[in-house]
Amino acid sequence: MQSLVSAKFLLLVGESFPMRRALLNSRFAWFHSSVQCMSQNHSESLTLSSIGIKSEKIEIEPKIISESKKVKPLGLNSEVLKSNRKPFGIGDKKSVRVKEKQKIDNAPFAAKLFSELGIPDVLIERLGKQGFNVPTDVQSAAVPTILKNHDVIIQSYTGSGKTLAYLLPILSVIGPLRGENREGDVDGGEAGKKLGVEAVIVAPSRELGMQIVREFEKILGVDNKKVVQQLVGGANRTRQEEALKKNKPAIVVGTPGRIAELSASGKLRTHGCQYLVLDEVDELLSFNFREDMHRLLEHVGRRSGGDLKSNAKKAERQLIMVSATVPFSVVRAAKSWGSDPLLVQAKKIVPLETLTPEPVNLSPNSSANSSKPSKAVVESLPPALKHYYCVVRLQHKVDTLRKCIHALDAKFVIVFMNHTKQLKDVVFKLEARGVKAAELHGDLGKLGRSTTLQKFKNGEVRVLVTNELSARGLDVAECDLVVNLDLPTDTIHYAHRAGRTGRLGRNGTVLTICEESEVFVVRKLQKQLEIPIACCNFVEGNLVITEEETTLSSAS
Ligand SMILES: Nc1ncnc2c1ncn2[C@@H]1O[C@H](COP(=O)(O)OP(=O)(O)OP(=O)(O)O)[C@@H](O)[C@H]1O
Repeated sequence: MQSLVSAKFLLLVGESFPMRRALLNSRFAWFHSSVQCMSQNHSESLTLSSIGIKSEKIEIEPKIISESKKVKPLGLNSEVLKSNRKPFGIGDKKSVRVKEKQKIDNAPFAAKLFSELGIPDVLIERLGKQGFNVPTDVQSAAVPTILKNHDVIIQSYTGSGKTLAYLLPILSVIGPLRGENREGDVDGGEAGKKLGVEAVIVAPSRELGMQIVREFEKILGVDNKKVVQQLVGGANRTRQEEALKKNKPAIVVGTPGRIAELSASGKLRTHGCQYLVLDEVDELLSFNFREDMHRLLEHVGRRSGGDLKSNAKKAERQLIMVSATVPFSVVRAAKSWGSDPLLVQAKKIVPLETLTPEPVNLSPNSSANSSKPSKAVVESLPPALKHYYCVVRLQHKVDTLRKCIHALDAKFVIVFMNHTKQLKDVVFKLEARGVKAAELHGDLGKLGRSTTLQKFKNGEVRVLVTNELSARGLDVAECDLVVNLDLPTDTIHYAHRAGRTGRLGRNGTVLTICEESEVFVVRKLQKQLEIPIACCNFVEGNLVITEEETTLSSAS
């Protein structure tokens, strides 16, 4: 089933631009209808008091993402609600999340150390061993909020550490490293006691699923490897079923198709699950995954025999949605499937009711509203990135790519293309010019994909030529150059592709190589993303800026 999903995904990636646009426009169709249906039954509106926020004390940004860089963060003295975590033990029928008010001072936002975030000491030790000594801004905001049982959307730019932002609060509560003697521990605080699957983490690709598993394993250590299990498509399903039975993992991480398949067959029991995490949520809610996601949202953490739409039912699991790009469809989904969720960003926490729908116009090729910046993607890009474009004839694109690699002396390069068939040709041309390159796409199969990725990560391959498959979540810290050899379809795709470089505050360069007829698309991307993209050329081994984009208003 997962291969079917992947095939559908690749079909989308491999289609012509008009076809892709049509498909992308229908991405949220299923979810919209579902959300509308749910909202009719949930007319109770989200108010500040209903989520425990005193309205007179809070300063709330009225929008998801500010229109300019002059963002005023939410007041640090604001109150967000606190919940005393109650036990969620399997079979504990009274386990409903309780939310109480708590005054939060500057701590969640000004935390300088992991010890200020309320996670167990053992986790802090493990983080230290990995060289993680200081939490990122989004971790400082998200960890305490999730520990207080809120359903959340975590939005922060690519490479800002969103994975640990949900992993740490989960491991603080479940698994062998969880805090001992937590109030109401069903097993009397005996850390490590197995309770069945307690957290389901869903990611849109096998690579991302495997990467999340590795992030868990880094913190859990080799002794506790069996606490987390990978359930990705393309891998042997029978072996996964056997491992589930034998190891009884507390956490499963996988792709929607495989998790839904195992859940439907009864091999994976998720009704008593405490956490449902949707990583790259805007991609997961797309048309391609709609059936599998519907099953997961209906079943994970929802015990049978009750009104699925009641708030009490919703409250049985904690829903955590994550992405660098949060279109309003995700906000709508969170309101529908979550219980009074909050939008958590690096420096502010916003109740979803304060967010208003924005005109959806993510395609730079569209003429309607084309000058309006897309709030879904502004602030999704790491601030240290440098963006350039270079205008060449089609037949000179690969040569320009090679010149760029040499001019910047780039060591880890990811090249994005739209059509799988053409990847091989580019690899061939680069290799012929002495640049070690490899292709990565869904047709390769699981083993081929992980081998290629491994070679890229350990430096055997300098240039990874790939398609949209690698745009989401792929974390290769050293990646110093991203090249769009074909234009991305829209600002969201540009943001996720670009975000493969400049990870966690590092420097990074994004180059879009286009033809003259495509320059207007680059200019619209620049305007919508509110970033300068300078026109450049490569002369005698140097990158030369030929037209500096000083003001964004000059772009048309
Ligand atoms: N506090 C920290 N200190 C040092 N490194 C960290 C810290 N938090 C995360 N990292 C590392 O930073 C890298 C990027 O993290 P991660 O992949 O979670 O980012 P992300 O925000 O999810 O990115 P994307 O939106 O592209 O998926 C990872 O290699 C991770 O191990």
